[in-house]
Amino acid sequence: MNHDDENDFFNRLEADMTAAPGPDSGADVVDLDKARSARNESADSTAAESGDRSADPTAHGSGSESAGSDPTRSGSGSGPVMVDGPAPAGLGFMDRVKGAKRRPIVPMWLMSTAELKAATGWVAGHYGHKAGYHALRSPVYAARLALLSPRGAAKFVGDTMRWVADKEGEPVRLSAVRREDAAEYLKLSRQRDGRVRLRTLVAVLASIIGMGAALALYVLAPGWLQMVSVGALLLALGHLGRREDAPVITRAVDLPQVQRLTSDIVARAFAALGIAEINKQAAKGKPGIEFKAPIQRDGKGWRADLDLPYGVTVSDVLDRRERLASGLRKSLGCVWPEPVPGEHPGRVMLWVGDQDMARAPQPSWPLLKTGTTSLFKPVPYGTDPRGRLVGFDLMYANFLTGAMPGRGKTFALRILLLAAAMDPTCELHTWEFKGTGDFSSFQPISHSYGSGPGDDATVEGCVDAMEYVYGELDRRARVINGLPKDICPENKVTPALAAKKSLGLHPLVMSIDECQEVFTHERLGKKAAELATAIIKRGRALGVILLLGTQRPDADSLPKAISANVGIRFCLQVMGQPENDMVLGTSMYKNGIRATSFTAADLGIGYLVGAGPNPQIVRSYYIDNANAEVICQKAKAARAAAGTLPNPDAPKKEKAADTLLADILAVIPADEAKVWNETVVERLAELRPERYGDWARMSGEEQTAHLTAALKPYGIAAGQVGRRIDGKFVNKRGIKRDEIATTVAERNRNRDAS
Ligand SMILES: Nc1ncnc2c1ncn2[C@@H]1O[C@H](COP(=O)(O)OP(=O)(O)OP(=O)(O)O)[C@@H](O)[C@H]1O
Repeated sequence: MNHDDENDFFNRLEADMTAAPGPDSGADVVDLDKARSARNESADSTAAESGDRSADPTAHGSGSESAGSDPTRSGSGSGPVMVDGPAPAGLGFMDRVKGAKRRPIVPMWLMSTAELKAATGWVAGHYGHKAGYHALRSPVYAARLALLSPRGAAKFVGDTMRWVADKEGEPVRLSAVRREDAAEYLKLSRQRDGRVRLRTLVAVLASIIGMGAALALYVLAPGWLQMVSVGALLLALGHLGRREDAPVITRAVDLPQVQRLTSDIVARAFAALGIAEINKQAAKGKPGIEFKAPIQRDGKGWRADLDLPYGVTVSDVLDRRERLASGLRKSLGCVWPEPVPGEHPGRVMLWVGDQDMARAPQPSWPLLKTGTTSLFKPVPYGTDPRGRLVGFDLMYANFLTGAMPGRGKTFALRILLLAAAMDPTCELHTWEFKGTGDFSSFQPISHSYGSGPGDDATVEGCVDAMEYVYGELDRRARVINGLPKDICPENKVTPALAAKKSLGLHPLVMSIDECQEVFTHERLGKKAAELATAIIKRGRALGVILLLGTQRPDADSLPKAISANVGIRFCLQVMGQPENDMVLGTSMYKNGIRATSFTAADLGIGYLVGAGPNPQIVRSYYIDNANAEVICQKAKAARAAAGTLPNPDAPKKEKAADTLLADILAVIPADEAKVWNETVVERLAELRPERYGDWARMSGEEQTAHLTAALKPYGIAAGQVGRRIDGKFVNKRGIKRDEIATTVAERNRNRDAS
């Protein structure tokens, strides 16, 4: 019970007692004064005890003060129910030490060699530029100073005469005259006479020395020294004669004006958000927000960590980012409020950049310098609002980018494709369904390539390529399965395995821009979705990477199985919560990760999820078509040298999945309506041991699951098939021959039609 409650209780008790019947009523007479003083004396100890009592259930209701309407009491009248737990003892010292968040000893920018190098480069470049700028203009500066030297000489003579005549004391002497203070005036005049005598002597001596030195120089000094001396004198006089409003030296660089972010400015901006809770606090004269750390410089901006009032969340602020920017008097692209991972939803990290993120200069893509790379190394992808490099491992991952049209999806995909191109071992499959040839630079180095506005032929080509990639999954799985454990302990592609050309486990990247055109294709959409899902699910460990881009991230255009399984997601500006969550993942919008808060000016800027422990705002590196062309030419040369350049005349690779249905039909006689999966696999292995032999070595259950997965892209599902074995009825998963036959017939019909 707090102090106010207690007072209230005693007031009510007093009122009750006044109204209470006399001693005969049987009630105890309470001496209120005594009660009050006892209460005051024991206030502290009671508080402590109440905590203890509430912790001990047996102590509830034992007090005599059980009556009343305090909401913390039970209605039974048996005593107070303490709803506040015992005074928290808090974490022990060791717990606090263990849970303490350590701030880095060495600042982040010093720990990153790349950032340190970049910072040093910028500083060196800055001063180098200044030196060059002024060196080139130094003759102009000298001429200006020479022109100003007569003015300087006149100023020098005038200043010297004023000094000799003690002009600085004149106002005081005049003041004594005005006050008609004869004594003061006489004292000041005497002091002035003495000063003038001394200063005249100094001036005469200095002129004699000066003229002597000048004469000596004129007579004795070599010509160059005379020149230097006259030059120095002219420059010095010119400097003295310079005008305040016309500087001799012009500015070499215009440094951006950095407005300091203060707590007042931040508080003012939050108060202007129109959030009722903050306004309520402000009306009480309290700050609506609570700063959790000093506001400090962080990269090229300011960082403020703060708590919002109870019940207000970061999402409320994100919804009002524009108002916040207005309150801070900054452009929208400078203001980035973010939730703090691991903290409560009311903790905001507000980062206010000096410059608009979309307009701030971005360092060039680091891979431009290296020329080639390995996909097993992290790919530099972009920069965060603070200008720090953001990269991620593309290997063992898949990538999805989505946005409204024209926000930078193609550029976002291109960066990754370029990184893949720079790895000469990487096999590329490049497909684009805008039909504008955005990825045409990649055609010469791609094993399959297509560009078209969602037309049947291009979609079919893409699905064929997907089937080939799907077949690759099987082949690669077989290769990995057959490797000894000491060579492949993790059952996945490693750099060492990828380097063994004979195994064919090199990285394989398939990119599909505007993939909605494929997934919504009337005839092939379903199959494409099944294939993409399988590639995403199984490809990771097998060195197969799928990159998808879409401008229509909705349930029809982007099947749930795909959006739910992609590892790395990049969402540029989208219109609403469904698109946001479709690209970034369920509940992201609710958790304050909102790509809806970007504007049309935020080109290339989006939320990147899955690349690090927390979602982050990233601006992808900007590589236009012309630069991509240059990089692809180099990649082509590197591939030619490594012998990995795709041969356009080579016969089309066999689509491993293509013959599966025909093979199944071949091993199931027409009179056998239903067959168990494991039986089919055994027969397939007999038919084509080179292709299905590995399947046969699996356990019965694995065989069943494997065939089920292999048939899924064709829309064929396995069901329960019953058999009587030794008089007992056994149920196992199997397939219907009719279903296979119908699918094959339909496929052949479609092929003939197109
Ligand atoms: N990282 C970036 N930095 C600066 N500008 C960028 C960046 N990425 C893209 N842009 C600009 O955004 C514009 C649109 O980019 P892009 O063509 O990639 O959009 P898109 O989302 O693929 O469009 P569409 O949906 O029409 O295909 C480009 O003209 C480019 O100048």
